[in-house]
Amino acid sequence: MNSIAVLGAGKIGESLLSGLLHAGRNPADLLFTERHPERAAELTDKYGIEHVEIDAAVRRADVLIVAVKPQDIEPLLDGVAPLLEPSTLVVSLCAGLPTKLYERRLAAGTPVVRVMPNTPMVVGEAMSAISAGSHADEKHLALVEDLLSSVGQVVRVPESQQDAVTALSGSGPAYFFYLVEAMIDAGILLGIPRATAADLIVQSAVGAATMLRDGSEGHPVILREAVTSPAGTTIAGIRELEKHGVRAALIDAIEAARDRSVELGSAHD
Ligand SMILES: NC(=O)C1=CN([C@@H]2O[C@H](COP(=O)(O)OP(=O)(O)OC[C@H]3O[C@@H](n4cnc5c(N)ncnc54)[C@H](O)[C@@H]3O)[C@@H](O)[C@H]2O)C=CC1
Ligand SMILES: O=C(O)[C@@H]1CCC=N1
Repeated sequence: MNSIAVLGAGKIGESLLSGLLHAGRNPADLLFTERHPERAAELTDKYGIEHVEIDAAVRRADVLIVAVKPQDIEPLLDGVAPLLEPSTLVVSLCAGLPTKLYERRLAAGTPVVRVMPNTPMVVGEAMSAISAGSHADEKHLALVEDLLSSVGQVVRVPESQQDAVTALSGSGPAYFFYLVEAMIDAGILLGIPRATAADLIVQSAVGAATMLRDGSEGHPVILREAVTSPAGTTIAGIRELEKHGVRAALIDAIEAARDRSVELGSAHD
């Protein structure tokens, strides 16, 4: 079993550690680094995973998973680069950062896999997209797939698509949460108590998502048409969505997120 160190235990780092434990991985095979000591103590108490300094993580782990903000990558690589053996696999979860950034900074030949996960990892429902850097081969991709499939679904994509993937599935959960928030507010406007409105909308979201994924007819247009009766309630609502340009707003939002991912990567050129 590979020993894995998560570098930076914030929201995504913790989601991954908790997902791996939930999937049955031995806490003794996991390590993490975290620059805030109170946060490190909290996670060790909660999960029984050892907190280490960066040099111990690099020395002891076969797989290093980078989960710091893209803006914090340079000081992290300053700590990793002098100690890293080129046999160690480096897995980056960072939005925007290309594998070539790591390859430039780390020992020649270091395998790097770029991943875009998302927060549903915490309930075993992540969508992760993975891409190989120039020294990562099939065995490295298979190892990362095995690791991430314990916390959700995994697809392989060319690295050239990772900024778009980041905008779609990396940020995607936030857009669904935003829609749910707005729909609950609509319930409040219509006089439904907040808790009841939340139950109605959240279960509708779960049901709709399950139909999209598991139903015999998963195409969104067909599913939406089945809800939309002639001269009924749904079409009255859809007309308002079209009038307010909600479809165009979503397309623009996702394009802006893609552009920001590109910008985060090019800050390190
Ligand atoms: N939050 C999300 O939904 C997603 C985030 N990501 C990516 O995951 C990465 C982490 O994001 P979050 O977990 O949201 O951020 P976060 O801010 O919650 O976590 C980052 C953690 O790294 C720690 N840290 C920073 N520099 C460090 C260093 N040199 N050594 C040790 N610890 C250090 C921070 O103290 C913090 O706890 C980002 O690169 C982001 O692009 C990817 C997909 C989804
Ligand atoms: O907002 C962000 O930058 C990160 C990357 C994808 C989701 N959250």
